[in-house]
Amino acid sequence: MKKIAIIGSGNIGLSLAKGLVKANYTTTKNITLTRRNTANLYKFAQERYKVTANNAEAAAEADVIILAVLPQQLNLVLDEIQPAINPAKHLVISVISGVSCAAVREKLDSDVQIIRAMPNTAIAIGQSMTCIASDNASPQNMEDVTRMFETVGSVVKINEDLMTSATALCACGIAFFLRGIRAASQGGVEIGFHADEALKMAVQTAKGAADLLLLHGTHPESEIDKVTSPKGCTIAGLNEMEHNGFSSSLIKGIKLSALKAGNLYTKES
Ligand SMILES: NC(=O)C1=CN([C@@H]2O[C@H](COP(=O)(O)OP(=O)(O)OC[C@H]3O[C@@H](n4cnc5c(N)ncnc54)[C@H](OP(=O)(O)O)[C@@H]3O)[C@@H](O)[C@H]2O)C=CC1
Ligand SMILES: O=C(O)[C@@H]1CCC=N1
Repeated sequence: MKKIAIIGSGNIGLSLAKGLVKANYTTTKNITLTRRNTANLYKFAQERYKVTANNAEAAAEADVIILAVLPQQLNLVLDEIQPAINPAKHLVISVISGVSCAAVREKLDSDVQIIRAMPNTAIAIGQSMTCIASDNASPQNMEDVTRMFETVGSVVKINEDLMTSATALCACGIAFFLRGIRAASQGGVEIGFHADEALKMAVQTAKGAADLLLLHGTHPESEIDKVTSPKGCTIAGLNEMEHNGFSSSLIKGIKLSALKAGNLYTKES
């Protein structure tokens, strides 16, 4: 089994680690988790993950190095691991938004193979939508990484220039849909349900909507047509939402997130 080092074990790094272990892709003993404040990884050390603040050592011992720090934390980390990088041994996977494969390679001063991956936090439960891209990885490494991420959700290979768009639609998208569910549950409370039951009802309804599309392979509007009875209450509610900018606000938010995702990193930071 390949040794994996997750450099920057925060929200997405830990979600990825948990997902891979839960899917039996690997075991905790094969994963090294790094962060500066390792006390926060105590629970993971107890589960026999390797835990360290030493990025260079973690990278040197790994076959696959997963970069999962914030864009503004990246340059420091690349400086630290640069001497340990061996292009013949290592594959680097970066989940960092807005940083190209070429920029990472330039900083590492190496022709190591780099694959960018954009998962979302549902990776912890095997339900991620992960987009992957590379400008220099071998077909074999692309296949291996596709297979790895397929154990924890769905994978789409895209061109690297669409990575920031994937960030907005899929990685940020989790938050957008969660906010939608929260709003629905708040509406449910206004019309008579207790908060806990309103939330449960909103969550299951959202899941049903997503599963209808996944299982039927249909367009949302064709499923909506089945709900909107003529002169009925659904079309009344739906049109009121549209008059208030429902679709428009989602589209505008996604566009702004994509723009921001492309501007998170500077070479000099
Ligand atoms: N959150 C998400 O849903 C997604 C995030 N991403 C991308 O993943 C990256 C991480 O995001 P997210 O997990 O949300 O951020 P977090 O802040 O939760 O995680 C970053 C982690 O990096 C650690 N870290 C910072 N500096 C260093 C260092 N020098 N060496 C080792 N570890 C370090 C931090 O811990 P400490 O301070 O203790 O060092 C922290 O745990 C970002 O680039 C983001 O764009 C991509 C897809 C989805
Ligand atoms: O908010 C962010 O910048 C990161 C990238 C995608 C999800 N979280």
